[in-house]
Amino acid sequence: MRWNQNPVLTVEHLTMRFGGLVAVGDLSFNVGRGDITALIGPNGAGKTTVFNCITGFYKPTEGRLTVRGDAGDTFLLERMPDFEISGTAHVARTFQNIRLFGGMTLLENLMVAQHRALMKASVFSIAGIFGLKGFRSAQAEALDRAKYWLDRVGLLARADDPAADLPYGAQRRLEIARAMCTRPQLLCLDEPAAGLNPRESAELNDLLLFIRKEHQVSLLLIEHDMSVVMEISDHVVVLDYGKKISDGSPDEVRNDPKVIAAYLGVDDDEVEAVEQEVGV
Ligand SMILES: Nc1ncnc2c1ncn2[C@@H]1O[C@H](COP(=O)(O)OP(=O)(O)OP(=O)(O)O)[C@@H](O)[C@H]1O
Repeated sequence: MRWNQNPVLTVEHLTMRFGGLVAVGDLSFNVGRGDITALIGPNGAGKTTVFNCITGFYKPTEGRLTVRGDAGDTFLLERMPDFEISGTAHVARTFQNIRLFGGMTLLENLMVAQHRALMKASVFSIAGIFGLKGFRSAQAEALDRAKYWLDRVGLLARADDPAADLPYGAQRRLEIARAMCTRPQLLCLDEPAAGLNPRESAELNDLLLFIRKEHQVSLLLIEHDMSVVMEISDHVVVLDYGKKISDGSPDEVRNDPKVIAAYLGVDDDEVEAVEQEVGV
């Protein structure tokens, strides 16, 4: 499969235990470079836990998470603190429950996201902030990037409004813009279509396809909305009870009896009968 040839992320034997509970057990999969990969599964299957391990919120109990850059540079995520995962390995994320700075303006939210790059340009010093040409040009660049992404997500006219004033769908787009301001090579989106109406959901699909095509960013998304998953994903990985039960193209996964069984909550050998019953 294409995603096994030059993956941007390789997950190998990932296990995450919480006391006696195995939230993710011996999970392996690849995220293809330039692909949109969806991680799906019933509630409690372990999807968010996988994200939390990739982005450094949790340290995995076992396993290896390798990100490979275009130039062949390699990062072992399980050994990195979370700020390096975003700043050095260039992995960004959004959250299931939106986490913006509600009291800050849209523009401020996007500038804060670039704080680390700006501090680097200041050589981490007051003198740098006030005196260095490098800092001033980095600041101008950060501002341009913030404006570009506000425009891309259709929110430039509201740049000076507090983020909390935005309707829900717009807050979700702002979160994506904020993540893009960190210039990720891999963008992880936790249920980006949750709570969106059909029009907003279609706009989201266009935005994600644009990000992939124009910015060469690979995307990994957790999504319950199957219309989003089937329409824009190149590759789907299915979890159930922390284990991988299917891995393939959207069509392969859609027709996999194990997946249908997991979603309908029946045993594999009962799938045919249930399918006939519900008319799938
Ligand atoms: N910090 C934690 N401490 C203890 N148990 C946890 C923790 N985080 C997750 N779990 C458990 O791990 C399992 C997987 O949870 P997770 O949130 O990863 O599933 P999910 O597939 O993202 O579910 P959903 O679709 O409902 O968001 C669940 O049984 C959950 O209760």
